[in-house]
Amino acid sequence: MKNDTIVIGTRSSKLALWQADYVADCLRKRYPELRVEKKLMTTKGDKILDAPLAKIGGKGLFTKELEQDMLAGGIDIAVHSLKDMPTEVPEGLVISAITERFDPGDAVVSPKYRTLENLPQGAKVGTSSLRRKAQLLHARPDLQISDLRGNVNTRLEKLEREHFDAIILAVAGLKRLGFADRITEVLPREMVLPAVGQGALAIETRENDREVRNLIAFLNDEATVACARAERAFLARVEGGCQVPVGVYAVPEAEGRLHVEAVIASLDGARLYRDAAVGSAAEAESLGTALADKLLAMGGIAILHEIGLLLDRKA
Ligand SMILES: NCc1[nH]cc(CCC(=O)O)c1CC(=O)O
Repeated sequence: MKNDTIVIGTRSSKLALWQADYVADCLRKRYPELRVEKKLMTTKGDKILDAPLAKIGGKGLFTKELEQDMLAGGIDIAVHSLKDMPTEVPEGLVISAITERFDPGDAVVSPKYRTLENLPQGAKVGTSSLRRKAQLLHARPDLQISDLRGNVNTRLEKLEREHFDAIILAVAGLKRLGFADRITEVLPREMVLPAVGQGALAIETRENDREVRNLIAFLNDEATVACARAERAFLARVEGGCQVPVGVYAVPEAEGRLHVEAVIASLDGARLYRDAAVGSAAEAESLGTALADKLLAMGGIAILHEIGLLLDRKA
């Protein structure tokens, strides 16, 4: 940090900017003397808009350029959606704070039919997330799921332009951008589990930057951190990323306990393994890892192998 100025690195999508501004506002309120600047950057994930995310692959699609600039001293902190962060953070960097999570779920936007149950046979549903696709197909094998890339605003435009009967987006992203009124249904958790960390923000810093780490410590929410630890341990075990249909959701319970639910599904949704576990939040990681091992043993391991082979063939 130079001249009492903290530089926040962010992608330039509307959602990313909202998130960076949210953190900037929190910092300004807390430290009226501090100067807060934003630096807008573009990542590989922002540049490749025509290919399905699952095919681009590669970890850190939305984070790498920011991380490189932070290591070079160009920015002091990077604000990300936690769900876009790979389970491994590069050498020299660290997630120093995770903000309180409000809306972990997935939403249906369907002005015509409103709910999943109301969708006619063979309805055209837009999402580019394998996690959403597999879980939706498990519940409704008749649906025609089509790819839907782009940022939140683009996807809402495509709903009409490309004649989708419904599209699926994260509740958090829609609410942050002021589109809460477009949500026609929040998908029940019994049907669709969210992505790792969905709804929470991660603030990444240099590992040795004590000054900045102390400045942002107040943004850290311990309950959300425990959930994130369980969810990210699950993901690390199944080597997920956005290429494998996995969902996981941890929620704090009374007396320092954590309830974790997770799912691994085949791409067509035909096979779906799902289970839950409860344990101490102090052992969040082992809770996530054990749940992953259980789902892998139930049949998840075969799914991971199939998908691995598929991706190898395409590469
Ligand atoms: N994949 C892009 C992305 N990254 C974070 C969010 C939503 C906000 C969040 O989960 O915190 C979204 C949009 C979406 O999935 O609909």
